[in-house]
Amino acid sequence: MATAENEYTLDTVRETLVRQEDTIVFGLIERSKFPFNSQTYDQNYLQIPGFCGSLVEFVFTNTEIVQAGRYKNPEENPFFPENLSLSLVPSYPFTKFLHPGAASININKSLWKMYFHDLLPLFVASGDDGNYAQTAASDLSLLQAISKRVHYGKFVAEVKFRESPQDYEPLIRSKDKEGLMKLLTFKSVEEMVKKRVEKKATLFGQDISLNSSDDSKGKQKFDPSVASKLYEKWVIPLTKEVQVEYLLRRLD
Ligand SMILES: C=C(O[C@@H]1C=C(C(=O)O)C=C[C@H]1O)C(=O)O
Repeated sequence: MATAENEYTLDTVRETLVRQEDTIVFGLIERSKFPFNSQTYDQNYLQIPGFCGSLVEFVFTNTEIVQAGRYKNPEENPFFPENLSLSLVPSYPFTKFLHPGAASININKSLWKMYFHDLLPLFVASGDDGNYAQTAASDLSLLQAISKRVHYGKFVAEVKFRESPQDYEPLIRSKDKEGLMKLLTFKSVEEMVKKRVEKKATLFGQDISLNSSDDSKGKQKFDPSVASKLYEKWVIPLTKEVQVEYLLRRLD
């Protein structure tokens, strides 16, 4: 969706982040339908001539090639940029809101590690049901949603910078990461985000019956505290890391 430059404000970027919470919570619910399914991540499972890697890497790499056009949008960041030929994709006049330095920020390699090593074991049952391609597809959509949210920190940072350049500029010039982190942090907003995410996970993960008094008794599709833990331990700190990285390049 193209957004006119003046439509990015702290309120509108925060609204976008709120909407992205829905996608992430549904992504957790969808992935939790499948057990861990370790074959999906096993380097020796796939026997495809010319491809070396796991099924999940195969699904990510090929989906990104098919969907190369989405990476023309500055809101999107590929996991395997080395395989993309963006020059083959026709261009679209996306609003140029960000400083060009934004293009060099991509922390998907750390997100990848966090997701497969730390997050998945937290909320997925152990076991194997053979649905490896579906498992890889749900990993793809959830991890893409997390990546989009975290990299949206670039937009948050740009809005904050434009609102008070006089506060940010000296810290940027002295490369004061700690000072920048402090200035861009709003603890009360973070607390609200964590609580809202857990509430969404509780509500969206509930079994719904037509008799409304039964709703709260239904079993949960997954543990809602996983959603707030994901935000507290990774999503919020990494969004802030992206903001700092962006600001450090802002005056180049
Ligand atoms: C995204 C923002 O920046 C920081 C990061 C937040 C987050 O990732 O949810 C929330 C508040 C801020 O500390 C913001 O101010 O909205």
